[in-house]
Amino acid sequence: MTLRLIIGSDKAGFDYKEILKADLEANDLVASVVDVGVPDGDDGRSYPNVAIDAAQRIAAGEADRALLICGTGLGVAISANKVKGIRAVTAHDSYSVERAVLSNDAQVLCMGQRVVGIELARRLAKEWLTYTFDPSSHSKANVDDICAYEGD
Ligand SMILES: O=C[C@H](O)[C@H](O)COP(=O)(O)O
Repeated sequence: MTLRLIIGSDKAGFDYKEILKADLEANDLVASVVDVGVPDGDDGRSYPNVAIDAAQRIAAGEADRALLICGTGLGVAISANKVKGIRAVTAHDSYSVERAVLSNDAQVLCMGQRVVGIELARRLAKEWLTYTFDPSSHSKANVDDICAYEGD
């Protein structure tokens, strides 16, 4: 399976976004990468603005997943989770990245440029691509309960 990805950041995550975007574009598991900004490290667009744009695109089916970067990875996750149907997580370790997909069927992975080293971030983003949620797993019922609360 190849993935259609969105990537985005505020200015605090811009440097990592550019590095991770290049990695993703070169990965055989990736069909496409759409960059929703910010376009440079001086751009003052807020992290909610970028994250909500990315999440709405996922919710609309324009892409499969999004990778969002801010200073901590927290603000973009909070913001993306405001969009109905979106499950966004902040994860800076391998196990959490795995479970974000396999347990939570999260479509959005968030990381913090001020929190995680770039080589670990690159490794985590690469690992993230290899996981696919199994709808026949026991975790489906848990995810369904989240969706039920949202009114799906
Ligand atoms: O969660 C928020 C991010 O870390 C953001 O990049 C920085 O936000 P702040 O400037 O409000 O601390």
